[in-house]
Amino acid sequence: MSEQAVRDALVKWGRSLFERGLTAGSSGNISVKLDDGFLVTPTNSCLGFLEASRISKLAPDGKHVSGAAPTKELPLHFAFYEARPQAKAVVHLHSTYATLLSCLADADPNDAIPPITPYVVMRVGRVPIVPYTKPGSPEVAPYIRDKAPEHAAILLGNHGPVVAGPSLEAAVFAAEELEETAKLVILARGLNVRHLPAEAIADLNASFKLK
Ligand SMILES: O=C(O)[C@@H](O)C(=O)COP(=O)(O)O
Ligand SMILES: [Zn+2]
Repeated sequence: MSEQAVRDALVKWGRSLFERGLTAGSSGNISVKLDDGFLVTPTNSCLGFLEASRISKLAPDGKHVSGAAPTKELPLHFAFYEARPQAKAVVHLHSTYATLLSCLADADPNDAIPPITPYVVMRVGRVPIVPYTKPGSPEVAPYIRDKAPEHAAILLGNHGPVVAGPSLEAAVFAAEELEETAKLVILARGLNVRHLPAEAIADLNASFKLK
């Protein structure tokens, strides 16, 4: 994929996420790893109105090369790329239900999304919650480096979801599936929900494991 095609894809997916209410205002940020660096959404930009030519380009060491000033969440994105070499894109949103789950005092910090349907097992996997850190703070990095080798999706405590994928499209789809499942989990609170059996989960992981 050419750099221009990646820029166009960022504009397209940003608009799609925003128009469907998966992140609001200027919340959220997206990055994509290139052969010669990274493309990242500008800080304070609305994902619904990205401009391809203003998307920030960074060198492989994170130095700003061109475009508008990058998202303040570079420590978050780089911690994912560092700990998860197979990651080619990282998507952070403030989608409603996943963010609500990140704020619940009784959510399981090791496994916030129970395996209730096959698609969440296939696309998202187990989702830990890391402690709250100030948005943009490098203090988030050690928490992400600790979890990202084993987890493609993480909830930032009292903040929202962040998901890595082997492509921009895969990361977006996983972020969407995380949001849909978080919604089911919240709606099902107090109901007697059946989880998938361990054998079914093992079978799904063997058949469809995402990177
Ligand atoms: O919640 C925040 O402040 C950030 O994590 C965020 O979502 C938007 O920050 P920028 O990408 O720097 O606009
Ligand atoms: Zn945020």
